[in-house]
Amino acid sequence: MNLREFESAARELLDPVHYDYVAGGADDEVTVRANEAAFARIALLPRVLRGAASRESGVTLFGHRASLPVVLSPTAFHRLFHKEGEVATARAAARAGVVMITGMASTVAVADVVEAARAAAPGRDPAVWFQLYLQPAPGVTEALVRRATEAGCAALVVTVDSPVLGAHTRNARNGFHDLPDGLACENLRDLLDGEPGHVRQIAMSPTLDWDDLDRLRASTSLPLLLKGVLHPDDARIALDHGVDGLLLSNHGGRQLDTVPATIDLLPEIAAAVAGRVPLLLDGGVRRGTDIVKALALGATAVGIGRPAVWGLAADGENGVTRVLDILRRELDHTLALCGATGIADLTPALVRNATASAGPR
Ligand SMILES: Cc1cc2nc3c(=O)[nH]c(=O)nc-3n(C[C@H](O)[C@H](O)[C@H](O)COP(=O)(O)O)c2cc1C
Ligand SMILES: O=C(O)C(=O)c1ccccc1
Repeated sequence: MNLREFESAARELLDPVHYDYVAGGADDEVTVRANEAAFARIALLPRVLRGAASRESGVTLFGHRASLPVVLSPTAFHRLFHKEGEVATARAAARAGVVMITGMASTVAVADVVEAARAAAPGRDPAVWFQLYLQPAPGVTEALVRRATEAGCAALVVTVDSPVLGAHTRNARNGFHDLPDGLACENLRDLLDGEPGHVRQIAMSPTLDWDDLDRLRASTSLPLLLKGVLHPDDARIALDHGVDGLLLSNHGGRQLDTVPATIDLLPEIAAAVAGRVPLLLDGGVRRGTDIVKALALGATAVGIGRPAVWGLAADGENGVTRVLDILRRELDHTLALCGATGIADLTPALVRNATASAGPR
């Protein structure tokens, strides 16, 4: 089994409109394709006879020991894909010892997501991080952060690539703009008086600036990551504003189309960050070899978006578990083939730019 088979299973099982919502991206989906294609163009150059009997793939993120350098990137609306929604995803992540970034747009309230993770892995203190969009009305951001903090989230991930929502061609064609009856954005329910948890309560705002981030920074002692910084100058500015980590992401090609593949941007972002904070990357990670390439080029860990949704759609908690198991096995296998004793051995010396001979995957 590999992750592609979960993609096929999800396509067969999901309503085509919902499958398109997951698979799709902005405009011509150039960046959606670029993320995966860029990994394929990078070649691995292994070392030999290194005597590595077993391989360490755990990573420490903000004091939490994760079993894998893989986190679940935030994806909206899990109850569209499986009846248990984010509860199933949280259980799988917690049992695997993997960090889950749960979204502002989740269909299960953040307190119930954290509770499900804790109940699934008693005594292991699973880490759930909370993703949010800064809201133009500061009281709304504060209320949301309070909910996530009281729920027990271990970090905040602020998505900054969405001053407006990307133009999703497939959703427009399919007329998909809202959740079906019975599902709601539970984190937004009753956030202000009597709000029902409509998707449209999530405000995307082009007026936000670094002052808004400073207000959030001053209001919380939780580790704060920015998701969606693509320019190295912005990476440096983010660090000047007291950010604790970066998630290098182009939103899986769902925001500005034709931005570069994240793996192609990684070297210059890693140079800008210079090891001062953890640097995560998502977009197009589908194989253990992709994880190794990202870590070799300077990522602390990677995130997966769509693959976790495919697993969830295919078989709920069990499907997400199997997706993570596959990545764990592929990572270990790749480390062995590279002659690495663990992820600590991964450096840029392990990768070469492949020629055009890198075929389709
Ligand atoms: C169905 C779906 C919903 C998403 N929802 C969010 C979201 O609410 N907030 C966010 O910051 N990113 C969201 N993302 C982007 C992911 O966090 C992540 O950046 C992207 O999926 C990574 O690329 P990959 O799908 O190739 O792994 C979403 C992605 C998908 C596919
Ligand atoms: O679909 C997305 O990529 C996304 O980021 C989003 C944003 C707001 C509501 C739901 C999903």
